[in-house]
Amino acid sequence: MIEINNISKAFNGKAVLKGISAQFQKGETNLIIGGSGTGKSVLLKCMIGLVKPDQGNVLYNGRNFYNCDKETQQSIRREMGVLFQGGALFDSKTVEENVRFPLDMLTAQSAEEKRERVAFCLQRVGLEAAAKRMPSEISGGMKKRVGIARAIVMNPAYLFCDEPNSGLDPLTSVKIDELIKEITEEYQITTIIITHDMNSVMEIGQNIMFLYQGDKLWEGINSEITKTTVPELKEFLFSNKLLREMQE
Ligand SMILES: Nc1ncnc2c1ncn2[C@@H]1O[C@H](COP(=O)(O)OP(=O)(O)OP(=O)(O)O)[C@@H](O)[C@H]1O
Repeated sequence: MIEINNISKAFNGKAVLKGISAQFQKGETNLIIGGSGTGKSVLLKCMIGLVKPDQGNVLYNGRNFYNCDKETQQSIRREMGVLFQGGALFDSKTVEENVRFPLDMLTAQSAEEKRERVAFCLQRVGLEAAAKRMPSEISGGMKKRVGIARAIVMNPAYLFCDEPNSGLDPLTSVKIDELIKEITEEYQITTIIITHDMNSVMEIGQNIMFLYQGDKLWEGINSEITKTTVPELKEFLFSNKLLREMQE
């Protein structure tokens, strides 16, 4: 479980996050939604240690990320898998080298152990046949799958995905969502996903947090979201034509 308590962050005197608290359970796909510039990415960065919050704390299974010894912080970091927006693959490495990268950097595993783990993860995302290909030779959806394989190669307890569907067609988006949800349930990962994608909200939103100008205005599950009475959330949701028609 990840717990965030009263997270605040300002840049140049402008408050971007205003005391956000929440809990994210393991085995669930937790979504952070909201319009552009509402603080979603900054919140994610505060959670993974890329931006230090001005206030508040982040607990990983009870361990306080910003107030613990170096070894504990290091071991929490090793339990995180991150799927960056755009995939962030190394263009000069093959698919399997990309997936192996965290094992090369962070473990003392033998070549054989790494080979087996990489093969397992590539097989899990359905890419075993693409192991020797270069990122430039595969599609956008396949690149996301490589990113997912790399994010899970260290067997993470926590998985962070920043807009995993960006740039994908609707069908591929659905497949990527399903894959993330399956992996989350199968390995009991605490998964946090930033998304703009209404289909993701409706299909995999087991716990959804809506941010608006740095405040959390709503949280709940997908089956409840369209019944919201929060005006800012209604406006956000029903700017989507399909959802508007569903409500009418
Ligand atoms: N390092 C930084 N320095 C100054 N301002 C920043 C920094 N990082 C983010 N901001 C500002 O914080 C605000 C929230 O940004 P954030 O990237 O979290 O938005 P977002 O909700 O993820 O938006 P989007 O959906 O467009 O990615 C924005 O106004 C942004 O300009």
